[in-house]
Amino acid sequence: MTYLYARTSTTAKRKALRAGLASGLLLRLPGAFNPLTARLVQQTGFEGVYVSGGALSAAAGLPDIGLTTLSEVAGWAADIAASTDLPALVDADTGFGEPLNAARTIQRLEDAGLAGCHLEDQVNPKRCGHLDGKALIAPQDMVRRLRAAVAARRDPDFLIVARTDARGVEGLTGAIERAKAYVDAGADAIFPEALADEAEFAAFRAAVEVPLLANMTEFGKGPTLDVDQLRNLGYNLVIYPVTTLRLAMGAVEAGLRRLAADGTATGLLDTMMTRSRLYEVIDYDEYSRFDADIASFTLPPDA
Ligand SMILES: C[C@](O)(C(=O)O)[C@H](CC(=O)O)C(=O)O
Ligand SMILES: [Mg+2]
Repeated sequence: MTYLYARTSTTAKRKALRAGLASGLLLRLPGAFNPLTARLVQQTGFEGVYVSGGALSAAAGLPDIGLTTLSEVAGWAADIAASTDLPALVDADTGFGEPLNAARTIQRLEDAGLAGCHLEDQVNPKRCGHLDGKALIAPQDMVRRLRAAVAARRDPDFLIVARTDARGVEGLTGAIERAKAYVDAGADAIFPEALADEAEFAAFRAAVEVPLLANMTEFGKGPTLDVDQLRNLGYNLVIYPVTTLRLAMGAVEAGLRRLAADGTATGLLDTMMTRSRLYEVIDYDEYSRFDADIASFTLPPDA
């Protein structure tokens, strides 16, 4: 039975993520900005789900400048993680404050059912890693942030990824130096943000022993590399953080314009997820099997 969302325990999801990293294969994590999208990520065959701070804040109608709180992010991420059997990795921004806040962030995200998170070395308020004008905390302060996070972790399988935004601020060498210090502080993996070209991806791989995460966000700085290129470069995780939100919102905007113009949604039907497909994605059938009295339905023709 698969009713009531997903049936894989958080422990098993974290172990799957760890095993995936140990396998040396590239794990692909598209962003899911809500639980329904996470279910689609699973059903289309990916290895994990990414919960993007940029996408969550945009979905809330906000810029990605640290306005969302730990409680909000943990709550949204918990719903997303619970809706899928895949491990979910969440964007924990700067850890929501001082090292003590980062420690509490880790425990909240563990309790929320996440498989891991990333913490970055920007100051508060942070900004999207692909914008100019970023400011960083000192390397030793990020080391304190990470040490506090690692010490607070209760499940050793919860993955703590250190992100460095240093490339655009201090250059490649500075970013690599920081990454090494973050590994020494206990980071399980490194997320080098906004590298300029493929050679820089390779330089990071050569310099750092732990798993590496590649961010293939659209309309950003740096190259778009496909999975074969990332595999050849030796990367372990790739995120497509805002892809599903951009796809959905592009379709929503176009559809709304057409609805406004036409006065009917009839011309839009072939661009929509049908009622029957939607019910399949949320596994409505399983709920009906569980209790036919409350959850049975007959679809209208052509639904
Ligand atoms: C990965 C990221 O931190 C996110 O919040 O998803 C963003 C993505 C984006 O804004 O395109 C980032 O800072 O790269
Ligand atoms: Mg982010």
